[in-house]
Amino acid sequence: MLQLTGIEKVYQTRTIETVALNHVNLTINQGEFVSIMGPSGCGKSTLLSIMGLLDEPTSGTLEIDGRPVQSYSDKELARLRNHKIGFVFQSYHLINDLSVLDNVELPLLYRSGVSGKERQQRAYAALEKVGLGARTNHFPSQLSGGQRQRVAIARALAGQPELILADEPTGNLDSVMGEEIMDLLLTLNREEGTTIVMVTHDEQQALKTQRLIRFFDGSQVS
Ligand SMILES: Nc1ncnc2c1ncn2[C@@H]1O[C@H](COP(=O)(O)OP(=O)(O)OP(=O)(O)O)[C@@H](O)[C@H]1O
Repeated sequence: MLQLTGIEKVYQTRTIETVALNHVNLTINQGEFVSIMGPSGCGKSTLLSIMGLLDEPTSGTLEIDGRPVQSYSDKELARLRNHKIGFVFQSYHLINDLSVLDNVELPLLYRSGVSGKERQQRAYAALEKVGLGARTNHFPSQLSGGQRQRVAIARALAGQPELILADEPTGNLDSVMGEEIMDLLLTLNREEGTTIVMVTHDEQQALKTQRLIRFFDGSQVS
């Protein structure tokens, strides 16, 4: 599904140059659940941003479904971002003024051809899937951290993505809630075949995934 070849990312500020990724070669296969671990600053988030088309590498090639990203038009890339990929972040990124249901519906507003009714149906279905069918009218501030992360996962699921990129999805949660979220991701991968790439600092969680990739100083070490 994703093939990274010789990916390099250099951040250049006025005074300092940081090599965040140093010639990374990596393949993510359809249906895999891969975790990425490594010390702070080793380039994990940068890698996820490049995989999710939120950032561009300084050099190297990213192929999605066998085609180099450069060969996609802007419209096709927007479609990939919006349809194929779902993001889950450590700090949930929910909108506090919107209900749980509205938060989950939000990304579908940017999709053409999805009616209001279908939007709502998909959002309800996604919230059912994460066990929050009874909380649709709550606001994020009325939920626990684990429940908020479930909403964020439902928001990603409503878009029916083939690939979920999760950046420390349990980083703000205690171990019990973290395990619940991990179980949810494992179930999604197993039952729906969703490909998942997850950055984590939790070795126990990483060991539950099919493949653990370790990074150090911008490079894959195992
Ligand atoms: N926008 C930016 N401008 C300059 N340097 C950056 C920028 N973003 C990241 N970096 C640098 O690139 C390196 C990799 O950062 P990145 O956030 O990918 O690491 P990480 O492994 O995800 O870290 P953490 O585990 O702390 O989240 C770090 O040295 C960081 O300071």
